[in-house]
Amino acid sequence: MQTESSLEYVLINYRWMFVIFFLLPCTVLGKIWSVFEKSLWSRHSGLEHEKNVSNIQRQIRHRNQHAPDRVMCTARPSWRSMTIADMIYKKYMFNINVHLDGIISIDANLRIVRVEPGITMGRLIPILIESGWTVPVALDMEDLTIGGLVMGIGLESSSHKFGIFHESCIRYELITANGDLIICSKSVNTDIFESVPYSYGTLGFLTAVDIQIIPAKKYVKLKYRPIRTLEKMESKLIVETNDLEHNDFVELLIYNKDEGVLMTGKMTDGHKDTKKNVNRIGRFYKPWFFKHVESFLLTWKIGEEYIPLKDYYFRHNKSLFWEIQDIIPFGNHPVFRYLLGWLMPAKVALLKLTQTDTIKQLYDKHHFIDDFILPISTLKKSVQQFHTTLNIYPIWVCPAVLRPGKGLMHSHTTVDDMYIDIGLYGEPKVSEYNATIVRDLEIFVLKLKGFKMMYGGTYLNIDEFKTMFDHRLYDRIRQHLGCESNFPEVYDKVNRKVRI
Ligand SMILES: Cc1cc2nc3c(=O)[nH]c(=O)nc-3n(C[C@H](O)[C@H](O)[C@H](O)COP(=O)(O)OP(=O)(O)OC[C@H]3O[C@@H](n4cnc5c(N)ncnc54)[C@H](O)[C@@H]3O)c2cc1C
Ligand SMILES: NC(=O)C1=CN([C@@H]2O[C@H](COP(=O)(O)OP(=O)(O)OC[C@H]3O[C@@H](n4cnc5c(N)ncnc54)[C@H](OP(=O)(O)O)[C@@H]3O)[C@@H](O)[C@H]2O)C=CC1
Ligand SMILES: CC(C)=CCC[C@@H](C)[C@H]1CC[C@H]2C3=C(CC[C@]12C)[C@@]1(C)CC[C@H](O)C[C@@H]1CC3
Repeated sequence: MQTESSLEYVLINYRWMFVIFFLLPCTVLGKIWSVFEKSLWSRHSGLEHEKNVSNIQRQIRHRNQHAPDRVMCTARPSWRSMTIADMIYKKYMFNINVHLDGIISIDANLRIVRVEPGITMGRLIPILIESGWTVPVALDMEDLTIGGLVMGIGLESSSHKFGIFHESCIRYELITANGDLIICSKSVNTDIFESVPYSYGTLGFLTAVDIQIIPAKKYVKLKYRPIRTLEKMESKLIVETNDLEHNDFVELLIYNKDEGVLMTGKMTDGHKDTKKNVNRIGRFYKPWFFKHVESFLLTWKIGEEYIPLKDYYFRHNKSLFWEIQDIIPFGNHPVFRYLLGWLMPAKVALLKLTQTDTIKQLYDKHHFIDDFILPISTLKKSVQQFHTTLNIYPIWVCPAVLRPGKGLMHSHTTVDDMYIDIGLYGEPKVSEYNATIVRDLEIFVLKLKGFKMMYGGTYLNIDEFKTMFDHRLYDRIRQHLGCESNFPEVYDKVNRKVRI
């Protein structure tokens, strides 16, 4: 730390100044530019999409002629991706520009929206809601892309009902290693269709996705219930996730090893008295959502309110779950919210792009950002384990149903099984925290027949990784599509040697 330059010193010790006076204005300028850009080139036509697709095919054929020994990945730079890790494989793999981010069509009769993979949740959801529609699993961070969610994994508080994000996707358009465009769905190229999710771009490049849409309603009627003891949290969560009739959304925030707030929600258009009980949590001066939820714990009261649908979807976006408090510690103070809250949230990509090496190293050494997917019945056991090894709070718990199947990730039985995503983001408050502890946790999850989200990378070795994720169909499809010398394997993209 002695050798740091004065600029580095300021960037680290007063990062909030840099964020408030430089990054937030840049974020706002970026937003203004994207509105301007959209109005210039708003309507996306099928023809334009075809042009984009042939451009990718041209790049692949060029690579096949001139650099066949370099495996391919997308050219999306590491800093744009929703992960703290640097994907160093981008430096030596052959980069193909797949930046397609339009909405191709919205078909209200068939209830399908066809999009290009680069479109973000932050752009897609408002457009759908304006036309009266939404997607079954709407992710809560604006910058997540559809392509990244299909190829990686996406889950949300409606996943107990609709499953992982890709389960509402019914058709993919993919360009394979030799530059051919193929379509896969539940009725065409079914095995390829089943192998695409979680394949991290290692079977081909996605160029279009059809997503089922459902009617949007105005509000989410959200009920907050403070709960004491992990046993009760586990049992109540199980009861609420099974109640599909009343609960469109289920989420649990655990604030310490004994206390949490369970939230259950229902989409509704409300009634004549609803307006009195609407909380527009998306407004810039409103408190961070996790702090608002915590207030029900502090007062030990059951609460119920109506939240506008879009505000509910992006409830964790403003505070990047609770990550922003490390960067702007006073960001939830009313004075800050009323004066500068309208500038928030800072764009994750800009935070990542401008973090110095020292900040990155400090995050590596003193910070944990990861998600584990475990059987719901292991909530108590898992939280106890995370408490001993990490002691990070709040903990995000989001139930998600896993279906049986042949893809990389599926339930371990022949029926639907309920799992929970346990998200831990923050500074571990334990005396010893290092890579061995993280690896031990991954093994703990593996033993419980759980999974790990791979956006942060993994310390598992290849055999352990293959025990966690079923590679049988995936390997066959890779052979069938001629991927071997053209695309890396998933493990080559997610192990901690290439995702640092
Ligand atoms: C100024 C500052 C900024 C921080 N910013 C973030 C952040 O952006 N995101 C986040 O998750 N956590 C941040 N933290 C929390 C930080 O990660 C923990 O406080 C730190 O890991 C504590 O480790 P320690 O007790 O081993 O080091 P300490 O004994 O607290 O510090 C040892 C030396 O490291 C330096 N140092 C400690 N932490 C940091 C840091 N994060 N950046 C630069 N130098 C540091 C100190 O100046 C000191 O010279 C910040 C902390 C500080 C003090
Ligand atoms: N609530 C949630 O569920 C959350 C999920 N996440 C994680 O964030 C990630 C999504 O982030 P995002 O920044 O959108 O995506 P990324 O840029 O991180 O992409 C994720 C993976 O998808 C591949 N990919 C993306 N687009 C294409 C495409 N058109 N064709 C082929 N492969 C493609 C990428 O390949 P390549 O490596 O070649 O670029 C990469 O391996 C997911 O992995 C998800 O798990 C993060 C936060 C919240
Ligand atoms: C809900 C699920 C499944 C995951 C949420 C993960 C997020 C909390 C993280 C995903 C990318 C992360 C980054 C940061 C904070 C936590 C995430 C948003 C930073 C903004 C933290 C500050 C660093 O300097 C840059 C990071 C970029 C990625």
